[in-house]
Amino acid sequence: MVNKEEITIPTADLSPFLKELDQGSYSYDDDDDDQKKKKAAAIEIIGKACSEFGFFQVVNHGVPLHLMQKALLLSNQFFGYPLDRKLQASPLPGAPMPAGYGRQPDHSPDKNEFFMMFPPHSTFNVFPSHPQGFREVVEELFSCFVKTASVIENIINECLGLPPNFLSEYNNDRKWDLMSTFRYPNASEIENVGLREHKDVNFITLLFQDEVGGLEVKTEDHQWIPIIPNQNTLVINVGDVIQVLSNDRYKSASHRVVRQEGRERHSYAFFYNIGGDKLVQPLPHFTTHIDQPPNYKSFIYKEYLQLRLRNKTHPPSNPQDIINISYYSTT
Ligand SMILES: O=C(O)CCC(=O)C(=O)O
Ligand SMILES: [Fe+2]
Repeated sequence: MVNKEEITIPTADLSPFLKELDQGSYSYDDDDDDQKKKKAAAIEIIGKACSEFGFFQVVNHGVPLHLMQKALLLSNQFFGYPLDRKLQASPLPGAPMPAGYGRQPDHSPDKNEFFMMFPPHSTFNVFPSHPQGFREVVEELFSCFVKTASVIENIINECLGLPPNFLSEYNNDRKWDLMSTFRYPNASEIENVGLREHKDVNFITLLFQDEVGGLEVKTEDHQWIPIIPNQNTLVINVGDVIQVLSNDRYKSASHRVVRQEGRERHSYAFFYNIGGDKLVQPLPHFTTHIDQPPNYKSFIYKEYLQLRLRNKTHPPSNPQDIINISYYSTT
C-alpha cells in the first residue's frame, strides 16, 4: 500500500484553454501544434485522475483570484452576523432546493452553515442585504464558474472519447446549477465532523477553500487524502451523473470535510448540474457499443435529487438506508 503522504491529487494547467475559458465555449479550430500538445497534456492528466480518483485540481482556470478572495471575505463577514440577521435570508417556500441561508439541522452530525444560490436572476434566489456587494460578487463568481465548468466538461468529453460536444449538448439546461458557500466552525475537543463522507450527485463540482484545510478524498484502497489548500487552485470532482453516464469508467469519489482545531473554515462549491427532467443512464458508448451490460437502471434526475435531499431532511435511523447512487445499481 502506498503511504498516504505520497499520494497527491493531480493538478492540470488550463492555461492552453485561456481563449475557451474566456468565451466559455470550446474549439480546436485555430490551434497550432504547440497549443495542441499543451491541451493534450492537460487532457491526459484529467482523464487519468478521473478514473483513478474522481478528483483533480486545476490552475490557470479562469476564475480570477481577486474575485475568489473577495467572495471569501464577504461570506466570512456574512456568517459572522447574529443568527436572526442571517435568517432574514432564509429560503423561499416551494424552491426546489433551499436557496438562501441555511444550517444543518441540530440532529445532524454535520456541523456547518451555508448560503446557497441558483443562477443569477433565478426567482428562487434570496440574498442578504449585507455585507454590501455580496450579491454582485457571488453572482459574478457564479458566472465565472459556469464558464470554467463548461470547458472542463468538454475536456472530460474528450477524455471519455465521446463525439465532439456530446456532453455539452446533453447538459444544456443551466437552470439547475447551484453554488454554496460554507462555514465550518472549529473542531471541539470531542468531535470534528464538518461534512460526513459522501459522493456528489451532480455532473461535476468545482470548489475552492481558504487556507485552513479539511477537505479529504477517499482512495479506492480506503485511505483519506487531504486536499492541501492553495489559493490559485480549484478542486474538481466527478459527480454521480458522470459515473452513471460513463458506466463506472469515471468514479464519483467519496469525500468529507474534517473540522480543524482552533480555526473555522470557509469554502465555495459550485455544482454544475444537469436539468431535473433529464434521463440519466449509462451511455451506449460504454455499454452496447462495447458489449457491456449497463451497471445502472435509468432514472429521472430530479427523482434522485429528491431522494438525496430526503436523506438530509429525514435521516433514516439505519445508516444503511441512506440512499446513494447504488440505489439504481443493476448488480
Ligand atoms: O466545503 C467543502 O470543501 C466541501 C463541500 C462538499 O463536499 C459538498 O457540499 O458536497
Ligand atoms: Fe461534496
